Amino acid sequence: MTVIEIEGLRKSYKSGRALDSVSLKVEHGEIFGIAGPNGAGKTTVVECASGLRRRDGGTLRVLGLDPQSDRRELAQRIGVQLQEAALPDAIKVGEALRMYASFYDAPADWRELMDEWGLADKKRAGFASLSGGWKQRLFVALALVGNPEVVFLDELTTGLDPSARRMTWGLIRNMRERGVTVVLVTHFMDEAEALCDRIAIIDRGRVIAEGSPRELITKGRSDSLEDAYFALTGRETA
Ligand SMILES: Nc1ncnc2c1ncn2[C@@H]1O[C@H](COP(=O)(O)OP(=O)(O)OP(=O)(O)O)[C@@H](O)[C@H]1O
Repeated sequence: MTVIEIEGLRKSYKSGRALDSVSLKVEHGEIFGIAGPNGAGKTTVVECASGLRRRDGGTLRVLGLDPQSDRRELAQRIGVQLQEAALPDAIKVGEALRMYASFYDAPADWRELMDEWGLADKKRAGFASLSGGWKQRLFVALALVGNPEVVFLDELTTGLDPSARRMTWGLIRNMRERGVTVVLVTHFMDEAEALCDRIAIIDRGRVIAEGSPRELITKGRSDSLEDAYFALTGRETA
């Protein structure tokens, strides 16, 4: 079943064109990666698909809904973790989860979620006192508190130490096991290779390649996804 269907998506900012014509499909229960150089348009795709930004053109359906006109209904069924997300410094982990749960008609049990994601010991810790890894865990838990069918994660593991990153990979796989569809924006090709069922590489506002890690490696005539990425984008640095 197709969960996200994007066709000819266009978006310009005052600074210029961010998305030229992006088309892609995400199937139910997969971890779908979006990779590409800085400024390629990855976050813009996520923002348009999650109803946070208006598109200029093209069609977009998420769970059969239009993120623009059906924004309220969609917001109840998706979870979003954005790059550079922040919470008030003083808010406690437990308070943040309880507050987010109150935004949804049928939320998950936030206490259970807190236990499940190893946050119970941090329940009374203030947001500002958490290390980067714990903040990321909290953001994953917050993205899940509405019992979403689709979760968008934008550069979730950037800034994490290697063990926190591996831990987060486990958490993302858990989501897939529960039948949640995951869209993961990442700059790390090892991460994309380890986690993603399929990946779209976006460059200059267009999808330049799409497929499973294996298919992309074959397309790029390479031995690893990172080498394939360089071959396909024609860039030596991401
Ligand atoms: N709010 C905005 N106002 C103006 N221009 C923007 C805005 N957001 C993004 N852009 C521009 O649109 C283009 C695409 O940005 P976007 O953040 O979607 O790329 P990205 O692939 O997520 O980049 P990165 O990997 O650096 O996070 C860039 O040229 C960026 O400067």
